Amino acid sequence: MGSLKDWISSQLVSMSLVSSRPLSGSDSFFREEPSHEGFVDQGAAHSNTSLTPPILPDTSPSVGSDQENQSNPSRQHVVVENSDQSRNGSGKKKMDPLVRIEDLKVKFLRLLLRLGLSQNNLLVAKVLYRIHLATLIRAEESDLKRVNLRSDRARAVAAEQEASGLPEMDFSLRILVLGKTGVGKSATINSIFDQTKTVTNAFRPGTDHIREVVGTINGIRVTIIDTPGFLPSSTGNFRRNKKIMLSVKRFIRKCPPDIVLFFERLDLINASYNDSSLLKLITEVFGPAIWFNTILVMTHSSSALPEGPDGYPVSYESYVRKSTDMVQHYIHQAVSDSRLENPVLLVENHPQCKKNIIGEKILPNGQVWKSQFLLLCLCTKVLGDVNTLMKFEDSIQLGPSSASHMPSLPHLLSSLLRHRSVVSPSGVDIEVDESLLSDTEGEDEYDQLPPIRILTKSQFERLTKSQKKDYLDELDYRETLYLKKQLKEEYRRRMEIKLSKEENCASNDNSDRQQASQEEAVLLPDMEVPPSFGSDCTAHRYRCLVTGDQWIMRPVLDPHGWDNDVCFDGISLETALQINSNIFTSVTGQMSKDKQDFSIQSECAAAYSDPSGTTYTVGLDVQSAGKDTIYTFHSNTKLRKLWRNTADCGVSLTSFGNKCYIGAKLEDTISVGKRLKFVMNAGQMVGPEQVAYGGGVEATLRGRDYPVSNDNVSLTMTLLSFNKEMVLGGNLQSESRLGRNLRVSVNANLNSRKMGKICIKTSSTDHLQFSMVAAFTIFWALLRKKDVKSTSHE
Ligand SMILES: Nc1nc2c(ncn2[C@@H]2O[C@H](COP(=O)(O)OP(=O)(O)OP(=O)(O)O)[C@@H](O)[C@H]2O)c(=O)[nH]1
Ligand SMILES: [Mg+2]
Repeated sequence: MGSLKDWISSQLVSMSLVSSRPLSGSDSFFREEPSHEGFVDQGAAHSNTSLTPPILPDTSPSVGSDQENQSNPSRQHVVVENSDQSRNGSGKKKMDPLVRIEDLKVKFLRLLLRLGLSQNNLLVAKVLYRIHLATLIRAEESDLKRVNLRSDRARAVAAEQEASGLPEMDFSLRILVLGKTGVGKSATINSIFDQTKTVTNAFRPGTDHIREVVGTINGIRVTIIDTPGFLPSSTGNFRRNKKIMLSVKRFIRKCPPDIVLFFERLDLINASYNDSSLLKLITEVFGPAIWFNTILVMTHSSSALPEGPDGYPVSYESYVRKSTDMVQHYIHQAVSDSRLENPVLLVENHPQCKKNIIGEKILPNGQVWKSQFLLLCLCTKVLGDVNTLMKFEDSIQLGPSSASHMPSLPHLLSSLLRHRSVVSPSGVDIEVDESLLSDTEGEDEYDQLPPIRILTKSQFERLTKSQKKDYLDELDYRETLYLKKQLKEEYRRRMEIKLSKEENCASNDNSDRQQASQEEAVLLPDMEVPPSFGSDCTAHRYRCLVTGDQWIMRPVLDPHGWDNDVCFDGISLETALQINSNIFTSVTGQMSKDKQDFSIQSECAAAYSDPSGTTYTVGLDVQSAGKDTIYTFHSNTKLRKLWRNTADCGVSLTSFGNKCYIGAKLEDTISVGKRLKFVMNAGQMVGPEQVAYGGGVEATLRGRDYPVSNDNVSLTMTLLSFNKEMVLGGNLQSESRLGRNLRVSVNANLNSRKMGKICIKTSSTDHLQFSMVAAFTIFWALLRKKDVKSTSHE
């Protein structure tokens, strides 16, 4: 059962520091075994965990113009040399983990300085952020201030220590290479050391036994374990490949590597690429955890690019992305988990490879791949060390999620309280109708307006500034009145139809009008098109029209879906049906299906409104959650006691797995005038042996032009109690038009746990306003930078 804390965190989506990618894994690959002699293990426990740096969607594998790259999950055995320990020799002394993390961070920054790698790299920032995050998760409340202050000091300390060369740093890397024969494992090892350390062969398998290649790069001792290549996966080679893997596994048992490099040839990845069986065998032999600290290495990265559908070579970035995505996809299949994201290293070993002025090999995108290699290895290892220190063991395991998910009671309760089922025959919000009905003042205001002359563009240009403003204000005013009038007319028309139907003497005229209105074809908004959009592909070009029929069916775009070319893996469906004058039903749903997964989300509801104004609703919601399905049956009764007061009571029954959750709520809505509305509710959700209570009050003030414009401010207070914990929350939401071309919406919330978020959205069609927003953002960023600086000085 999810706790209240989880629920609160989930409410603050944008603050989801804890919602990063998998943090660790545990399996048989890396055991707690003595480290290699090359490492100085000063008493820190070896571990089998990993810490995955935050992988932001904007970072594509190695295709950035600079060396910014995505980072990776990593898992290493740990070398935690700590300066104090190495000096006083008390290697076994247990230190405060926060101090040790601090030392590790300083060491990481020192290594970057030593290797001449930029500290302002995105990847570095991500690693530092991850370290900070991990520290925050583990830090006690009293340590938080300390942690925040320290994070700014690390750079200065690193620079100081590196300048003086003290304390001495002992850092080494142990790397295992794996891949098919001929992909360039040995050639890459030679390129890394800049000398021929191992044999390569262009025509037959070059490496016939496992061997360690040791060397030094910029003062760092690097040991690479070269292995014989696997044979192309076919049943005939299965036994041989397994034999190689088992011998590698035996070899690394005593001294496990920090990093695994898995090789593929970039130029050989095409639509027919499929190495699933080999990847599955690797996973089976070494355990899924091997992938946690694996870097994908793509050799032959300067090969000629293939032609695209237009006859021109595809862009380097998209080619690399597509190829690496494909390999990653098969790794996901092998581990049955799509959360894993391995970093990618592009390599070119050809002697004629392009070089920069200082003789470093560069890729077509200008990247110096060797320094990228060092950076990736460094980050992978450091994150693994942090992971061990912070004891993130067993936090997450790769593989299909076997643990059954439990819905959280607070979550179920808050969604029950929020759920307001208004089923109306026309799909129009009943409240809008009411508000229109009550608005009789400005009845024919629009018709009484004096005529206005619409100016041409050149006439408008000739007006003075104040005249222009007056003219546009007048147009706005007229537009609002016109829209109000239209809404009212539409409402009246619907009422007429309803009345005539009720009297059961619908005239031909009326039914004709209704028929006509139903058959009017409406153009639906354009669909999102796949990134691989091609004008020749008919599936990418069609538009949707809704005609008289009641069903709206549309394909759903999933750019990350199984079918990269078509991208439509799902279908959405909507329908609303009026069975008789009092009963309405509606069904909306979305389904997607690919080779492995099937997911569905649907809501069906039926409403009966009796002539006294009371509405009874029943509904069934079906939603996929992983491999399970959640069924929620809900029923609602909306009593219309008085004109301005609506009472609502609802019950819900949720079934998930083999558990049932029963909820009930009471709600009362009071409207004061046309613009002010109060909603109060209270509810309870009962699960197996647990109960959650909650309730809230919401006040909404609408703008003068409601429902034509949607200006409003609403203030909500909620109280939730679960497991003897109580959370009070407040939410402010407002949407308004500031000036003619600028809309601003603000959403801010805060709860008694001092967690909250503020979100401001603006939209404008004016260039001036755009530049104002940009200027404001830059000003804000500068202000924040100043704040950070002053904090660090303190
Ligand atoms: N053009 C080009 N050729 C490469 C590249 N990497 C490797 N080669 C060539 O590919 C051939 C095979 O490379 P090896 O390093 O022996 O391959 P391997 O993966 O070690 O093969 P095994 O030892 O059999 O597992 C050699 O002739 C290399 O020169 C590369 O990035 N670009
Ligand atoms: Mg080799």
